[in-house]
Amino acid sequence: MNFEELWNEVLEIVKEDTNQVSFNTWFKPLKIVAYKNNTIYLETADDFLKNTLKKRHYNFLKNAFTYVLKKDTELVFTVPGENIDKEDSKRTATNSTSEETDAINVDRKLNPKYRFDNFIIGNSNRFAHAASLAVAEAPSTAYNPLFLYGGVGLGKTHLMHAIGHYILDNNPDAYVLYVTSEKFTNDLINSIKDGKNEEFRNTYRKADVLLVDDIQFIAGKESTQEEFFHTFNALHEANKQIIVSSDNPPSEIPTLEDRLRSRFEWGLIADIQPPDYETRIAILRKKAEAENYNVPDEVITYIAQHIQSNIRKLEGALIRIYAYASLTNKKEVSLELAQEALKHLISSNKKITLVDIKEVVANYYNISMDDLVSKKKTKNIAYPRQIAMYIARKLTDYSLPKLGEEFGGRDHSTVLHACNKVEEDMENSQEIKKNVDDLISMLNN
Ligand SMILES: Nc1ncnc2c1ncn2[C@@H]1O[C@H](COP(=O)(O)OP(=O)(O)OP(=O)(O)O)[C@@H](O)[C@H]1O
Repeated sequence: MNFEELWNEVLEIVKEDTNQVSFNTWFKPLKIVAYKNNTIYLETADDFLKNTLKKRHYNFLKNAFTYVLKKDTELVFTVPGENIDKEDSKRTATNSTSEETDAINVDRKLNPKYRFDNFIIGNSNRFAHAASLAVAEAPSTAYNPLFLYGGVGLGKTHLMHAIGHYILDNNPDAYVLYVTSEKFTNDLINSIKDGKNEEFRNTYRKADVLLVDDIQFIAGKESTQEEFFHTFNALHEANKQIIVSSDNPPSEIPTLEDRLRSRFEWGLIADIQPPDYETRIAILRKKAEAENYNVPDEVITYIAQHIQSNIRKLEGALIRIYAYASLTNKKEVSLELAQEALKHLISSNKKITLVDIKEVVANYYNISMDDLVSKKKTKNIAYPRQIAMYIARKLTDYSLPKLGEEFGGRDHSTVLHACNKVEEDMENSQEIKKNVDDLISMLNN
């Protein structure tokens, strides 16, 4: 979905809840100019419109975006010519002292919402939290590297950013560099392409604290591992702190080079497990408080009972309920409303396996299970495969790489592409939406 399509979808929702005059005055002339770090930048003509939108329509528009994008989305209103980085630039972004650093255009921003003080501690993450705090209090002294691992959406990124904030709060001059391993890889590729290898090295090797998220994605990529290995050595020798996260411990990341594996094992390895019931309740309450939602206990309990192994989904459920209430003009959030808003997310307690999904999808499209997980690219096989990947992403907690592996040894980006495509198709075609809904309800019954 491009910006224009996204905006048109949001406008459709806005239209239903506004009169013609305000629609034409406030909303119709807006334009999406950027979308990054979960924030939509909407350009308006002048400061007056910008301030009024901010004061009077922020929540309404935010809810509409959140509903369409199916995730919590922030909004920033801008006027033409405004530097959109200004609003959300943090110290991390202004820390750069070298021009070379900027040439690589590293996204060093930390999410302001991910801090220690809003991280809920439970048995599942107590150790990882304590290890992270120890590193934040005494970088390069406590444990180096710190290796955090755990399943999808369990708080690894949150802890990494919390470490970054904590270090910066104590030492605003520290050069804290947070990147995903994909960003690291892309920077490396671009630097090779543009002959800027030296700049790449300057950028990464000048960090006082380097945080690399989802390191598992560099496994199997030879030159990236090579470069990361040298970056790691340079930083470690200079007594700089390195923190990495992954979905698995170093010993279980397939195709990770041994020399990297052993380096990751030099420091401290801390895992995060899925939260228990009490922790899920506490996280939901904290999130509700942060968003100013007044959530009845029975709704909190309902979500915590049904969504168990992914905190992102837990939070997403709460947000979805409120977006749904706002869009349907309901003032009170009741259990019935929550059930209605989450019916596609929670249909039953049944644990759905990948084999179930493959079987149901293959039967539905009248193809064999072997074909479904094969490398064949003909449309009658490739499309059901994309649908199966989408459903598996929705209904199970498998990571993207694991799903790629399960569907014919594909890359995680292929799975992500499939999920986005099916989601888009469902929005544009009633028929596809019905097919997918049918499949999901077959799996739930
Ligand atoms: N203990 C916690 N307390 C409060 N919020 C949490 C906690 N753990 C996770 N979250 C929230 O859950 C969401 C997902 O967490 P995060 O992005 O850190 O997960 P992740 O483990 O990095 O996932 P992925 O493997 O997909 O990268 C975030 O909004 C985060 O703030």
